[in-house]
Amino acid sequence: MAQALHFTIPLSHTTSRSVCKLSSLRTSVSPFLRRYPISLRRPISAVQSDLGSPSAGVLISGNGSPPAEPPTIEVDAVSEAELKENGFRSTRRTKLVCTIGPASCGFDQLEALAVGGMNVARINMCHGTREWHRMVINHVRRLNEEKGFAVAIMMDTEGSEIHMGDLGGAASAKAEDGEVWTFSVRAFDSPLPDRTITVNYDGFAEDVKVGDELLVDGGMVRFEVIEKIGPDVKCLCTDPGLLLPRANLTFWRNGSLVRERNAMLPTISSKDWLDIDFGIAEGVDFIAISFVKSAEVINHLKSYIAARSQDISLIAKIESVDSLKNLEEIVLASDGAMVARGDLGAQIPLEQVPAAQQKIVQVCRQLNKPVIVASQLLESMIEYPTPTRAEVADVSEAVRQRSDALMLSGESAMGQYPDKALTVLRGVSLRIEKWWREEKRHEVMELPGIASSFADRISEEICNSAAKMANNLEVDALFVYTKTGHMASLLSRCRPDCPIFAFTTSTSVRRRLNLQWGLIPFRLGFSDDMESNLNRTFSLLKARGMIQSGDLVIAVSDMLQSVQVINVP
Ligand SMILES: Nc1ncnc2c1ncn2[C@@H]1O[C@H](COP(=O)(O)OP(=O)(O)OP(=O)(O)O)[C@@H](O)[C@H]1O
Ligand SMILES: CC(=O)C(=O)O
Ligand SMILES: [K+]
Ligand SMILES: [Mg+2]
Repeated sequence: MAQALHFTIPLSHTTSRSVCKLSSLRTSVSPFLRRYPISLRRPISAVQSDLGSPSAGVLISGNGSPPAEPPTIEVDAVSEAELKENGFRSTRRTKLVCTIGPASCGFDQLEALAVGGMNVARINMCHGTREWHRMVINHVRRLNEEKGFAVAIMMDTEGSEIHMGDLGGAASAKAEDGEVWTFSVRAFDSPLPDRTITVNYDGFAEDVKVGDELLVDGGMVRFEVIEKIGPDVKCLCTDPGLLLPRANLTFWRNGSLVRERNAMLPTISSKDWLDIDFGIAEGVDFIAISFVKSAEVINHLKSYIAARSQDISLIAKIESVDSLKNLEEIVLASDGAMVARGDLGAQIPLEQVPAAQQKIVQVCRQLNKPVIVASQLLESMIEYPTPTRAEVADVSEAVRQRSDALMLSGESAMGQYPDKALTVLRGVSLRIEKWWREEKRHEVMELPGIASSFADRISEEICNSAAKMANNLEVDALFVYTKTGHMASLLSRCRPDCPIFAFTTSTSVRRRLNLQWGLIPFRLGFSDDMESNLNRTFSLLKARGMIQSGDLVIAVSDMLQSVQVINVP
């Protein structure tokens, strides 16, 4: 089988570069106001009429009145506005995940987050009822359909580590220094007796010993076990703080985490299985698995899901000692990973978390799996409208490590400033990405070959070469035509200087590509004829004002394995 590399270098190259430079001038102004492009506040039908010729077949889905012909290219409204406003180079590469909770579950609140750049909405099955989760999913769906967003949905399982009960319905409880609280495995009627916490793990009272240290939420609040009375464990508060419903509990003895018994808990509990069935039925895009210990559970779940849906990606949450030990096999088995620093920081000493983060991000990139850095990125913004300098530095570091995505937890779920927190993530991402690009500071990461077949090796080599050429030639964008999304992720893995336009025929692939660094996913029908695909794409994107004549593009595809360097006619 002949696998040709086509290099179609245009004659007009020199002249058109100056046009490219001109188009990149569009990028230089980016005032704060641009973050909320005005057009997004109008219905999409109004945006469309600005675009000129609907006769070019350029439509955004679901604008109220059904389109006369099927849409021929779909891109989310935020990427489109960003491209038009700022040009290619200044689009954001780092993706943003928001945990949805009481502070963000309303339709308008979700819309504000979508406008603010939320790529993925996360629902945490630790909290809320199934009806509540269904409502959030429906809101996101409706937003996508009616307003032209492409927000993907991630369901995060509860997992079966030890955690507190729901505080008898209270939003939080304050534990003060020197107070004695009762941790119990008994079932109580609500409201709970004063200073009483229920624990979900039946073996709890048996397993703890007097003198053990009990950490809530990885040390946000600390207790010392002072007495055991049957199912009740009396604990003295030694570090005061706020107790939140269902907060995780760990216990430490002589400076080490006690984990013999809870290591026997299944990764996927019976409730998790029900939640996973719910996620499959609701058609979520990602399922994040809490407290993964080995690849086995991921493989098991993969085959369970494969029999029911082709469209769900599995994200392994790295938040335990075992998951660090088996990191490579877990990442290899999964479709992506999350650095779940909240629980991770309760299971290993806090000062080891940054090195673990760096390692997880690196392994994921080498194995070509998207990676999310999560928890406490902007923790103070739960209460305050501005982040601390230290938080900004932490976000910058995750962006500098070139992780695929950053995640908000309490900041967007129950904080007072979900939109502002997202604005900070977006602003810091853009700034750091630009700075590192301009300064050419990105260290070259060695990317080992990962292909398992000869055809895959060709794809991989093509993507590595195309990304390198894109940097050397300073092209405006990489185009990739991909049915499964694989070639798009291979390009993303190279972290090229220019954005990657990923064209795919499938809505669900398009939504899932949303999690990957630097990809702007489009839905587009295409054929095996690259020449006609390119011409069609150029005219559709030009009609939408998303590219201009003279822009320089490198195109690759997974049907015809080729690299083409083309000026937009
Ligand atoms: N659906 C929800 N309903 C009510 N509160 C929520 C909801 N989702 C999140 N929260 C609140 O936001 C906080 C942070 O959310 P997040 O899901 O990241 O936390 P978490 O419980 O620490 O995560 P995990 O259990 O995955 O380790 C939670 O502790 C909880 O107080
Ligand atoms: C996100 C999560 O599960 C954690 O940080 O523990
Ligand atoms: K969870
Ligand atoms: Mg966790």
